[in-house]
Amino acid sequence: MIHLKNIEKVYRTSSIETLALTNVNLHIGAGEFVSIMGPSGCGKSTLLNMMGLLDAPSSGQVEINGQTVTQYRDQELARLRNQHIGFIFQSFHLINDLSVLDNVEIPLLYRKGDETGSSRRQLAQLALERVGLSNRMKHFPGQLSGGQKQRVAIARAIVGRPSIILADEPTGNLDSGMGNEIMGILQQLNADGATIVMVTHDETMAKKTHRLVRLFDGSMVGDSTLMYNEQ
Ligand SMILES: Nc1ncnc2c1ncn2[C@@H]1O[C@H](COP(=O)(O)OP(=O)(O)OP(=O)(O)O)[C@@H](O)[C@H]1O
Repeated sequence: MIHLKNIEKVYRTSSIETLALTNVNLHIGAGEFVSIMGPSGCGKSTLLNMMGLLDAPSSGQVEINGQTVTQYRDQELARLRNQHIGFIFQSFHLINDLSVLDNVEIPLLYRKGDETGSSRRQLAQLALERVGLSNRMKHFPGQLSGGQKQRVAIARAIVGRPSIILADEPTGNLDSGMGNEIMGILQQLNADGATIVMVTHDETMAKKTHRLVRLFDGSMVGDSTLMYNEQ
């Protein structure tokens, strides 16, 4: 499903070179729920960005659903991203001037012509129902709690039915109650078949996933199956 082979990522500016990832080999199979942990600056977001085709490695190969994307042009990457991947971020990244329903519809607007306005609306409504927010469709992001905003962001991530969900500290801005609610939704999406990779600083949240990958200074230093994950 997601296959990273010998990934190295170097960020170069005129004066400094930062080795953000080195010798990363990681295979994530369909239906897994994986968390990525490690100290600040160790390369977690960089790794997630490689999986999400948002950034290219300096060397090595990225394979998504059997397609090696290393040579793909931006347009092909965007198409693949739109079809296969949903993103969730720590700070939600909602558009404040758009209603909840309009925010959730956004990824469908980038799909060429296969959905009408009313079917887009219907899919967005269904996605909001899945995250328990059908009673807030006409609200604007500013009228929602942090947990509700993150639920809207999850609805937006799943509206196009991607097989992969990438979440960068999805509970980082939430108190533990709301964080647990969000984890419950992610666990349900995983039980329904989505492959999920989540960056987190929170061991309690990581323990709710099936596998924990640890990074340190750009290298993978741990990869363990969590047998007794809490539901
Ligand atoms: N665009 C960039 N240009 C230069 N260096 C960068 C860039 N993005 C990230 N880095 C560097 O790469 C390293 C890894 O960054 P990354 O954001 O992946 O870490 P992280 O583990 O996600 O950190 P945090 O937990 O603080 O979010 C850091 O040393 C960072 O300074």
